[in-house]
Amino acid sequence: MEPVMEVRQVAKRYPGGRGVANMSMQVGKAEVWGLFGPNGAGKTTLLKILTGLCHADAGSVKLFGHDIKGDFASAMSRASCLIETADAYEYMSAERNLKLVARFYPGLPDGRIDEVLELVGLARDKRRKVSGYSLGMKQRLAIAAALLARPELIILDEPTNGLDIEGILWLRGLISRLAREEGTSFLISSHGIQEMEQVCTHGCIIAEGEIIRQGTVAELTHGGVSLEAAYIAAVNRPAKGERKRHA
Ligand SMILES: Nc1ncnc2c1ncn2[C@@H]1O[C@H](COP(=O)(O)OP(=O)(O)OP(=O)(O)O)[C@@H](O)[C@H]1O
Repeated sequence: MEPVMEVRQVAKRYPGGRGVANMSMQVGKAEVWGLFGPNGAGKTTLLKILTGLCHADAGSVKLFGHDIKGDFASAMSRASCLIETADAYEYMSAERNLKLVARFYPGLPDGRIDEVLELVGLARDKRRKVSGYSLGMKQRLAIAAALLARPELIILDEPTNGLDIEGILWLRGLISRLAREEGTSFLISSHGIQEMEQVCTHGCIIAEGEIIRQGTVAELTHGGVSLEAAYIAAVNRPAKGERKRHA
């Protein structure tokens, strides 16, 4: 089966020398990938490259077999993303915000907006102005927008930001259910490795702009260690320069 997402040897260097290099990974149908790494590791940069928000200097990204550079519209047609901001028009209601988003997806069935508002727990507040929403409610609205067109791949950058414990449990349940019942694939960057451990099928650990470990959660936690312990062991390996000297 063709991978949902195929990343080959992606590299990006910002002025100043930071960025990402040698990044390769594949996401399959219904897989839930967690992207973990310390601050500044390169997670957001990778997610931006994958969604065309930033151009790679080298390498290739294919979504559903379509190259993100050569055929952006086809590549993104079955994907959605929530990266860095949970922006909505504050002076409009959640419902009106989603109606605006829906204009990008002709043919959405009637009732889909109400369905996603129900799914994210905002049905009762749908006519309230977003300016009166809490951070968690705004995050739920952003997730609703990402779900609207029933994407087969959903890319989320720090989706638990602003969510309380109940919200995190809800989000985990939603991700698991969409993966299991609708075959949706996810790529989710998170600092909360414990929060995501239960929901991820795969993990990718990034440090200093490189993927240092990746695989199924079973592979990463081999030997009975938690995903968090596997992460700490991976990121605390000797620094790049040290590794070279020891090699
Ligand atoms: N536009 C930019 N110009 C220059 N350097 C940048 C730019 N964007 C990011 N960087 C640098 O690239 C590196 C990777 O940043 P990135 O935002 O991808 O990390 P991250 O893993 O998402 O971090 P965090 O967990 O803190 O959000 C960092 O050192 C950052 O300072």
